[in-house]
Order: sequence, then structure tokens, then C-alpha cells
Amino acid sequence: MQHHKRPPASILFIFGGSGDLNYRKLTPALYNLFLDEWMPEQFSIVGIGRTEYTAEAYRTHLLEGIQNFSRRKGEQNGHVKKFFEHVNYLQLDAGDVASYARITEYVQAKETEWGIHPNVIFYLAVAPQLVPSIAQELGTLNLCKDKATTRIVIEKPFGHDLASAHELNALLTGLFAEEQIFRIDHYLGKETVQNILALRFANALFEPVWNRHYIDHIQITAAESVGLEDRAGYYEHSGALRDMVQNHILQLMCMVAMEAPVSFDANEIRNKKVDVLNAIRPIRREDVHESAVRGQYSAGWMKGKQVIGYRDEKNVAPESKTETYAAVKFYVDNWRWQGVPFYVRTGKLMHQKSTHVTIQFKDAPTFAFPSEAAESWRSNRLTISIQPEMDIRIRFQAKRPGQTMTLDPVNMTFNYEGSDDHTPEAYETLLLDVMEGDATLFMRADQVEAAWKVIMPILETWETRQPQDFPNYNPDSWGPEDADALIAKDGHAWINLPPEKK
Ligand SMILES: NC(=O)C1=CN([C@@H]2O[C@H](COP(=O)(O)OP(=O)(O)OC[C@H]3O[C@@H](n4cnc5c(N)ncnc54)[C@H](OP(=O)(O)O)[C@@H]3O)[C@@H](O)[C@H]2O)C=CC1
Ligand SMILES: O=C1O[C@H](COP(=O)(O)O)[C@@H](O)[C@H](O)[C@H]1O
Repeated sequence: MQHHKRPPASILFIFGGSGDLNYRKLTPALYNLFLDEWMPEQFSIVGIGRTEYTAEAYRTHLLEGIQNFSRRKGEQNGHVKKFFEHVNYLQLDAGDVASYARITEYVQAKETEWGIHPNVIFYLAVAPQLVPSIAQELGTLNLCKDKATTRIVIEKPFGHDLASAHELNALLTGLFAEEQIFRIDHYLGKETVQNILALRFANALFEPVWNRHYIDHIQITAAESVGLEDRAGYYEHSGALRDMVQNHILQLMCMVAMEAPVSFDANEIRNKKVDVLNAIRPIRREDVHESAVRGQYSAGWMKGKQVIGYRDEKNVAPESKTETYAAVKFYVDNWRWQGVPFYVRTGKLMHQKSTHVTIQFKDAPTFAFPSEAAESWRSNRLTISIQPEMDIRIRFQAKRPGQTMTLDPVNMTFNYEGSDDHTPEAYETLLLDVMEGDATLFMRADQVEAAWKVIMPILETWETRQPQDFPNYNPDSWGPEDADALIAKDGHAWINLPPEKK
């Protein structure tokens, strides 16, 4: 039984309908929205790509994606069939200007069939270099003149660098009204990421210690156990820094480091986040080697299975210098964070899928216990596990029961209620927001550009200096040795989160 208001009738055109994002995330999310009766009464999803598919073959392909990646698989009685009645495919080369007329024809046919004018959403799930030309063509379609019902969703990375992001913003704002533009960063739709704001700003407990006086350093890890997954067309031009650091990781950093907002108004939150980006200390080109490490995976073994190296993946150049791993040390130059390092890292084919933020507090000022009481004083730590574990852990010292004064670090853990099955995926939340026209969880133009500004010196340095040691890390490892050295020289070590015992 449905207890909520559904969005208005919508047609979603997904450029990149034959790609990995749609297969792994968008279609499973739309399917879950359908199961939960959040999809409009009248809707149509149209995948777009150059690959040849019959409607049937396309649906079979996407069903496989649901079976592999959806939080609820495709076995729900009859629902799969009903869902796929709304899914179609348009074989279309985005470079073929004349073919855009087919989009208008499709919309007109649906208008006639449904007897109303629907929302029309263009989702650009394609590599950034294709975005400007597609946006340009869409912007000239008559139907895009209707600001209330037409929207364009742009995936990250938004642009390829600072200059192209700036140009893209100018292009989009020339063609569309700001309320039609949805710059997506799906990490902002994750429940656990949104909970960072709740943890920090709905509790007075943490605020007094959330600063340079009590925090030693902060770590952000987004480790993936998957490799390239046949995405060379996109990833070879991207690499880990553009793919994950410029967007997802910097957004996580903003949430951890931002000042308290005075309201939950979308612009107020964005203002506070952009302040963090603007306060990140610029890394000088000559210092990049001190603050950033890149890596590329070799061939090897992953959980007992043989895997090929990055350079042997399909459509990857044999001498590719694309990084599949990046670690960076940042500082935020403001009163709260002066002198506190933020260590961030991300990589593919790593030992374990794990995204988490760790706040490492300073040691107790003196240690009155006998020195043999504890292996380390460095015990106070707060960890926000974003995925696959979804929990918040506070680690502190406790006395081990017995006659001696022996201390052990223990964890107090908050686990999200219910199973993963019931937690909406980020793309469910965000796609619903797009259909409803709510841009609160989306990026503003200046945020995207400020994030590019932060990473440009690293990008430019890496692009001009060839990596001499690629491939430099093994699958099923925690990345290159240099990344351990990056943090070890400050007297720290990366924290690899063990799964919480249930
Ligand atoms: N994969 C993921 O998990 C995530 C991806 N993203 C973002 O999504 C975007 C796409 O990534 P991903 O799906 O992985 O990349 P893929 O390489 O898997 O997909 C690229 C898509 O672009 C289409 N395409 C390429 N050229 C054309 C063309 N001339 N005309 C029409 N379609 C074309 C391809 O279709 P065809 O070959 O059939 O033409 C394919 O569907 C990137 O910006 C990425 O950052 C964001 C979050 C997660
Ligand atoms: O944006 C991207 O994100 C995925 C990882 O997303 P997650 O929700 O599974 O953490 C990554 O695999 C992909 O390379 C990147 O484009």
C-alpha cells in the first residue's frame, strides 16, 4: 500500500544506457524505487548508446545488473516484468546531430499516449568529454525551453579539469536555468554520508573536541575491491584522482571539516562546504611528491583468483600512466584545522572494499598507568564506516577484567537499524530528488570548480612527470609502499578497518 506522493509523470533518457553506471547503479536504483512505489504512475526509461541491442536483449542485460547489484534481486513476483515494460533502448550516436529528433518524437508519442506533458530528464552517464556536445544539442531542443519540466543531470567528474569545468558551467547556464541543472555526486546521497551531518550537528557532545586542540589527524579511505570492469573508454582519461578524489573524497572531507550551518537550507550547507575547499592549502607543484602518491595495479591474485594487470585490461594502452590508486595529504588552513593533516586515499583492486572516515584524537596528556598496562595510548578514535559496513565506532581504553591493571582498546558501535536490504542506495535518493526537482543534495557550480582548484597542481604534475615505477602495487593489497611512507613519515599508519564483529 502506497503512503506517499509519487513524482509527476516522467521520461528519463539515460545517455550511457549501455554503460557500467547504468548497469550497476542506475537501473538497480530505479528498480528499487519501482518496488517501493516511488516511481511515477506514468514513467518511461530510455537507455541511449551506440551499441546495438534489441529491446529484449537490452532488458536481459539490465536484469543481469539488477541480479548482481541491486539490494533486492530480480526475483520479486511479476515485478521485474512490469518494471521492464517501462524500459526501452534508443541506438543513437551522440555525435549524430540529426538523431536528436528521435528524442523529441519519443516525448511527443508519450504525451499523446499519456494525455499529459511529462517531466523530461536527460541523464548524462557518459565520459566528461562527451558532455558539452550532448548538452549543446539538448539545449537547442524546443522541449528544453520548458524550465519547469526539463532537467539535465551531469555525472562526476564534472569536466576534465578546472578550465573545462568552468567552460561547462558557462555552457550549461547559457542553455538551461540553474534549477534545471543537477550536478551529481552520488556519495552525497548515501545514508551514512548524510549521517555525518547528523552526528556532528545534532549532538553537542562532539563539537568541543572537533578541532585542532583534540584531533591529531583525519583519514579518509575509499578502497574498492573491483578493478577496471571494462570501463577503459572512460577511466583511461580519468584515473583515480579525477574519478574519486576530486569529487567523492573531497565532499566527504567537506562534511567532516565544515563549520556548523545556521540552517539546513541547501545553499547554506553548500556555502559552508565551499569554505572548506577554499581553505585547503594549495599544494605547490614542487611539493607534490611530498604530499601525493599514485599507483597502478599489476597482475596477480585477488581472493584466490588470478587477475590481469591494469595495462592488460581491454582498451588500455600498454604503457598507460593512468593511476588506479591515489593518496594525498591535505591541510585546511583555518582556525579549526590549522596543523591537522587529512590523509585521503582511494584505489582499485585493493584488499577489501571499505569506505570510512577516521578521526584520530590526540593522546591523553599524561599516562598515569604502569607502562605495561597498554600497548599504545593512541586509543581514542571515532570511525564513520560508510560502506559496506554502515556504522559509527568510538574506540577508547577499558580495563580488562582481572587482578592486574591491563588496558585494552574497545569499540562502542552504533549500527544502522535493519539490514542493507532496507537502506535505500544513494542513487535511489538522488534519482527521486531529480524527478521531484529537489537539488538540495546536488553540487553547485562554484563547489565543483573549487574542488578542481584543489587537485589541479597534482594533476598537472602527474601529467607532465611520467611514473617510473608503474605497475607498483599488487591486487589484494593496500596500495603502493610509497603511500605507507607518505603517512609513516608523520609517525602515523593507515587504518584498515576490520569488519565489525556482529
Ligand atoms: N560506473 C560507476 O560505478 C560510476 C560511474 N560514474 C560516472 O558515470 C560516467 C560514465 O561512467 P561508466 O558508465 O562507468 O562508463 P562506461 O565506459 O561504462 O560507459 C560509457 C557510456 O557512454 C556511451 N557512449 C560513449 N560514446 C558515445 C556516443 N558517441 N554516443 C552515445 N553513447 C556513447 C557508451 O555507450 P556505447 O559504447 O554503447 O556507445 C556507454 O554507455 C562517468 O562520468 C563516471 O564518472 C559515476 C559513479 C559511479
Ligand atoms: O564514481 C564512482 O564511484 C564508484 C564507487 O562507488 P561506490 O558507491 O561503489 O563507492 C567507482 O567504482 C567508480 O570508479 C567511480 O566512477
